[in-house]
Amino acid sequence: MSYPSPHTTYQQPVQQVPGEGTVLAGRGLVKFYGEVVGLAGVDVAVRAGEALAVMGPSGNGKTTLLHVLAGILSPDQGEVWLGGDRVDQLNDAARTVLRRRRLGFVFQDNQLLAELPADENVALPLMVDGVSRRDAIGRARAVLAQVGLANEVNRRPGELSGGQAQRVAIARALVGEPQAVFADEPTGALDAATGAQVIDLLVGAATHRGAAVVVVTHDDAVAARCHRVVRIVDGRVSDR
Ligand SMILES: Nc1ncnc2c1ncn2[C@@H]1O[C@H](COP(=O)(O)OP(=O)(O)OP(=O)(O)O)[C@@H](O)[C@H]1O
Repeated sequence: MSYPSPHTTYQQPVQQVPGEGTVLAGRGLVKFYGEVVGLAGVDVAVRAGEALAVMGPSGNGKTTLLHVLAGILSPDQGEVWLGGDRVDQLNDAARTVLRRRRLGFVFQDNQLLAELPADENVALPLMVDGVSRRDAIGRARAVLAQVGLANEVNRRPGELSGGQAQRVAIARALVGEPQAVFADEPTGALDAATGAQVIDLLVGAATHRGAAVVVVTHDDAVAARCHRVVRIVDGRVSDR
């Protein structure tokens, strides 16, 4: 396949707020790592309450797309919209605040803090954002109950099963009422049955709240539990 060069200029779309119902959108996204192509011009839009699975061969740009949409990486070209806001035009500090206040993240290896009980792990992002400890713990316990962990709020990650720990991570991603939730291989460390439960919970709980969900996965069974699938091949959306 022929890769574009980092110096190729792509046609810039007219700046326009995405259509009604679209919470998260990327337009004309291009990202290079030096001379290596990460994304070669991707358009994607996710509606409120919609879960999008991102699939495709290894090393073809899935994680790069997730990181660009989530404001972790800046695109070299193109636009990222969250609600009516251009994420890619924010400076680093503003993007950090946006990620904390308006986005949620679930990773393959839950990334919980081992020394904290489940409720404090979930409450932490709220407390970092200035919510009082009492309120944050109350909200955390309410979300933990919604993911079926009402009886496990005092357990540390080491005292939880892999599926339970991932449910704590989902609660942590949802506690701030994010507009979009990003998950990179969220079931990669789980057996098939537990993975199916976890993805159903993630998609159900997030979309019930009206969040857009983006799930990077290699697993057809996981993708089948999302509303829509996009394949990324050679840094582009593919219909292959
Ligand atoms: N930090 C980086 N520095 C240099 N190259 C990178 C970096 N991150 C990704 N790449 C390259 O960009 C391309 C896309 O990588 P990306 O991680 O987005 O793929 P992926 O589809 O998520 O892969 P996988 O399924 O293996 O996780 C690959 O060629 C990869 O080697």
